[in-house]
Amino acid sequence: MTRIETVRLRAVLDSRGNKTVEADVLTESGGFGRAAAPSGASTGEYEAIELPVNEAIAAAREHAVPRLEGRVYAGDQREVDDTLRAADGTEDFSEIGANSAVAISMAAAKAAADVLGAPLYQHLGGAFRGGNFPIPLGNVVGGGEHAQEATAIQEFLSAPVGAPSVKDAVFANAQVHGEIGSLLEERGTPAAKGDEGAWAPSISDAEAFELVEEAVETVSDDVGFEIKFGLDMAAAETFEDGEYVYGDEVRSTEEQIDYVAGLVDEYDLAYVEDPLDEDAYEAFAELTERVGSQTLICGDDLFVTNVERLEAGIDVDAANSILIKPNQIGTLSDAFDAIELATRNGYETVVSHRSGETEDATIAHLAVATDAPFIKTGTVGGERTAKLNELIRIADEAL
Ligand SMILES: O=C(O)[C@@H](CO)OP(=O)(O)O
Ligand SMILES: [Mg+2]
Repeated sequence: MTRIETVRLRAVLDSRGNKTVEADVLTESGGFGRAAAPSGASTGEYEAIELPVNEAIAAAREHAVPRLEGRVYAGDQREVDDTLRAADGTEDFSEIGANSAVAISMAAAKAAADVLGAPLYQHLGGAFRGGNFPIPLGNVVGGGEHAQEATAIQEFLSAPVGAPSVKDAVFANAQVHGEIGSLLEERGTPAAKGDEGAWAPSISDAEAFELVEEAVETVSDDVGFEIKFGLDMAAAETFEDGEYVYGDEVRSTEEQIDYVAGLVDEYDLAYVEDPLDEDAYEAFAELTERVGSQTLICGDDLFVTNVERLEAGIDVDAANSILIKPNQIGTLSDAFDAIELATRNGYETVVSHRSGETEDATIAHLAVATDAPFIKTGTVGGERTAKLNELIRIADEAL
């Protein structure tokens, strides 16, 4: 029923104005799925390879499309993804590009859901998926690789941990974003927005902590539930010759661990992503040992949604959560494997967008399908609200 008839690939724009791969998958029974690859700026060294878009499309047309059309069933996601891997023939999708692979993988899932007449989250999660909805972590102030002349820390994330519903959480994050805009205006601090729609003021990290703390407290008092905040420190981007360089601050590994542990205590942080370099398993483990009972220590560039890297982390208790980005590894099946391994080992999963995004809302469905406790997908901007509004719709429909 879901045999793939046609796979079409094209270049479309992402939110940074760069070209990205979009895939359409049509089945013989008339099912249709469309998906587009996102793109990172602070990419991890161990991520699957994103090829230049025209190259990725040409290579996928040559190697992958003929193996899929008329031969593979969109409803058999493993078969679709195994076929993509076989067509590519490398570990890191450097032949057809992880951008082509992930777009086809996600489009096939949507085409299968279409044939079944089920929403994507239900097709992916099945009848026995949990009934929970993820708490959205919303980027409200940021810099690093996502904005120039802004904070050294890449993302300050609003975390509405006490929200009674997805909708309340999504609206609270937008309110925190708005509150920060007002506070910046009062201070006379001009602020552009970074790639993910977060404010990108030219202030120090210390000032940003005060600003975000004030905003989450104000909004929390207003909405009547607890809102904490967290960070993506994207430390691999700042790690040079064994030291962490954040603006004027330079720290050794031990100093960075002390600094982060101090921030967790001082601001009661709900979440800290990539506080250390992408190869620093032992240092991660030391930090997790110190503050892992108070907060989530999450590996993004550390794990790159890769089961082997996650296994290495589990072995040394490097963290207690993992970021899940399907394009980091190339297929939905690989992302599911990472989620399953993480969950079995008590790691919290955080399904995530990339800084370069499209209107594609697959990650909202993936988070619900896998019962992920968190989703990181920005706060404002059309490519971010595409996911947030989809979450609201899913919650509406599923209840
Ligand atoms: O580091 C991150 O977690 C992501 C998304 O916020 O950024 P990028 O897509 O640039 O890697
Ligand atoms: Mg990150």
